[in-house]
Amino acid sequence: MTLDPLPDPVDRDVETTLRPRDLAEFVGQAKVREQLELVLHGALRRGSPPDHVLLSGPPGLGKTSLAMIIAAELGASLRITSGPALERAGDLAAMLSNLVEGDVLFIDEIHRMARPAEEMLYLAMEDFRVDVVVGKGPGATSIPLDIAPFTLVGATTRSGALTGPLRDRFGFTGHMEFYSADDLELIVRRSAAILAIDLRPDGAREIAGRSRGTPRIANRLLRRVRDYAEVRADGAVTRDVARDALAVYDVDELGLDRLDRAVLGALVRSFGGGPVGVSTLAVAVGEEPTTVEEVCEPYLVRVGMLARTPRGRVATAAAWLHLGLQPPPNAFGDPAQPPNTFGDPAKSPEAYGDRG
Ligand SMILES: Nc1ncnc2c1ncn2[C@@H]1O[C@H](COP(=O)(O)OP(=O)(O)OP(=O)(O)O)[C@@H](O)[C@H]1O
Ligand SMILES: [Mg+2]
Repeated sequence: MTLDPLPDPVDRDVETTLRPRDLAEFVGQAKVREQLELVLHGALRRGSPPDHVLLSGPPGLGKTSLAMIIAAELGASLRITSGPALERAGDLAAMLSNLVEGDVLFIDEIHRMARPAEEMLYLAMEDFRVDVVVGKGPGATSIPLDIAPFTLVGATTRSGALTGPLRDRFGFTGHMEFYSADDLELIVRRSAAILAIDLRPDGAREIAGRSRGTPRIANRLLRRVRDYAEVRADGAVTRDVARDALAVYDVDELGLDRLDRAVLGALVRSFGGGPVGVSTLAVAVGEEPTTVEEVCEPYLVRVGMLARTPRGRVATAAAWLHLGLQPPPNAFGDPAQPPNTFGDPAKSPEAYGDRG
């Protein structure tokens, strides 16, 4: 799927070449960058590993890139694992006991870690210690083992799914936001330079505007547009070439794809605009609830098309209009107001409540 913020195998290869390598190369996220800079430089001055860092935000916004940058800025080695890979506490114990002082341990999708591993992690994060259980049944004993002081970097697309005790053990949480079109423009220009693509300024602008605030999508659209430019045009990515190419891939002016429009369409046509529960909505479009919730909704909320209310999901007047339909008089949101694209988050429909 062109607009899926989750990586595909080709993305993984290209992403290695396109990843920013230090904080200075990392575009946007000014807030998180400033906060992290303080955390890292403070620790460097004191000569001790920094507090554990949690990075939270939708897929494709640069959490993995930031984790790598953290290790690079500290001059430390990075060990990478993920929540689903830590099924047994023993897997984590092996990982932890191999750490060298100052290492950065990156756990992606940390909210998907199994419970026993999570409990082991509490102790490791707090006291740099693990309890290794030897033997089985009544004869089992637990042997405390010291581990080297390290820094944990956790990444999650659902910080709400983290248990309180785990969340509390992070000294700093960076909340990643969707990127502005200006930032995405810088990102695709940088990528085009690396990939030797003839990207014109108006072409960069067009791609940035349709990348749903997500660098991974911006880089992917750039590659699709390049194909089109090479096959059907003279290779230069201009605004017109970008528009024609993205029309082929069903990416609309707001960056909504087939699934986004299916979600809005079901909400409006089958449920009269809502409110409706997320699982009902997911069934209506034939998708997993988590896909709808973590992939579609954050951006639909961001552009003011969908609101999460305590009673369920609601289509805003802007959503009706975007589908070319007349919003009913009682539609959520004021149709006179333009959709809240990259404005004040406090005024976005998100403020009306979270998961419902
Ligand atoms: N701030 C940025 N500046 C430049 N490029 C970026 C930035 N953030 C992300 N990218 C690009 O987007 C790609 C995806 O980023 P990354 O893999 O770090 O996202 P992620 O948040 O870890 O996603 P996921 O949740 O799916 O693991 C990177 O390879 C990089 O090319
Ligand atoms: Mg990642």
